[in-house]
Amino acid sequence: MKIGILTSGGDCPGLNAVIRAIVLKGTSVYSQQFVGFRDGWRGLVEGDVIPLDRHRVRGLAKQGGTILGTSRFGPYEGPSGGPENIQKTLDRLGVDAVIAIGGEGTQAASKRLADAGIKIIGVPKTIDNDLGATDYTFGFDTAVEIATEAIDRLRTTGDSHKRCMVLEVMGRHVGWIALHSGMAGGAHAILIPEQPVSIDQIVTWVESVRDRGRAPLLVVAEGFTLDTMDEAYSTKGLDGFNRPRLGGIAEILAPMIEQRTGIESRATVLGHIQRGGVPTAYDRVLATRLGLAAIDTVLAERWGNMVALRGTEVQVVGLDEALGELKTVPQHRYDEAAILFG
Ligand SMILES: Nc1ncnc2c1ncn2[C@@H]1O[C@H](COP(=O)(O)OP(=O)(O)OP(=O)(O)O)[C@@H](O)[C@H]1O
Ligand SMILES: O=P(O)(O)OC[C@H]1O[C@](O)(CO)[C@@H](O)[C@@H]1O
Ligand SMILES: [Mg+2]
Repeated sequence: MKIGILTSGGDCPGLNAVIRAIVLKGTSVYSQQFVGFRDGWRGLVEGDVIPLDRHRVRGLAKQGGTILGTSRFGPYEGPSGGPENIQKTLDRLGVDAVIAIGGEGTQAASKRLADAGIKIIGVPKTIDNDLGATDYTFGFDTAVEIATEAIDRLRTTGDSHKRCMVLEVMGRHVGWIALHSGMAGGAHAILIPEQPVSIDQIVTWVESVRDRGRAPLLVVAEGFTLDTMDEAYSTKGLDGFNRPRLGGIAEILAPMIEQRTGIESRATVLGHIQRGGVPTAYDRVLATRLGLAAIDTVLAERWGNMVALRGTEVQVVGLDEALGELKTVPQHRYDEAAILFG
């Protein structure tokens, strides 16, 4: 068999470790051939491939980003898009099956293609950790480590100046990165998309911290909304899939806090630093295990499925199960963290 691999959606640390594991096991155990599609679905639609062999994936477990490139191009886009054209392209390239590594958007596309007869299986990834049917996605642990280090650093400068520091982390629809980094770094409030709160509540938390002589430190996910806002803050246009580019809510909150409390307040937007660089050991291991399971799943011809982490085991789940609903922060996890706010 010749198997094509693609990475789609936002990049995340661990993508290369998946590619390496697929190719190493696929060549040494199963004697299969591999190509990589460049830039996500675009490479599949346009038949833009690079050869992948054992030599090409050497040393990749620790390398951030994706050697294949990624994009938010869709498989139904352009004159060569759609399952019929894609099947023709696969036939022309002699590619028998596709492994799509991506988040919920990528897997939604995989499901549509699988339902239309394309031989495809999914590998979940996203720093947001918002994909259902898998307990964790690789990239998340790395993002949390980076955000936690940022909190630790903001805390010493904030304490020195007695300022209120507001750190913005990623998280379009869910607040997992904010919740975990905020808990790890001892933030005085964690603001997430699942839990809109009022500016009065934020001010109460900030003042209570100040009143006991501490410098307040808040973590906010980019998708957080105040209870007065209808949608997440966005002033930076649209992404490649026509969704608003988020980012900047911390820069709205900091002056509001300063104006209401009189405490000098500063915003830091962490941005893509959370997605760059080497994956943590946890993410390298998870990504490698998912890659190993992905090639087994291809050889078993279990099309339309996704490999997933359940507890400590890697299992195979239906893409429909994975796409049922976004994995949001449950109420009890927020309540548990909120006991320590203020
Ligand atoms: N329902 C769908 N049908 C067809 N194509 C889709 C669908 N949903 C998403 N896509 C395509 O797949 C691409 C990748 O999806 P998306 O941008 O949501 O990223 P993702 O895979 O969820 O990763 P991440 O959230 O980590 O960035 C989209 O940009 C879009 O082109
Ligand atoms: O890098 P881009 O394409 O602007 O995407 C940013 C988005 O990607 C993610 O990192 C993952 O979906 C989100 O948290 C964020 O909103
Ligand atoms: Mg997504």
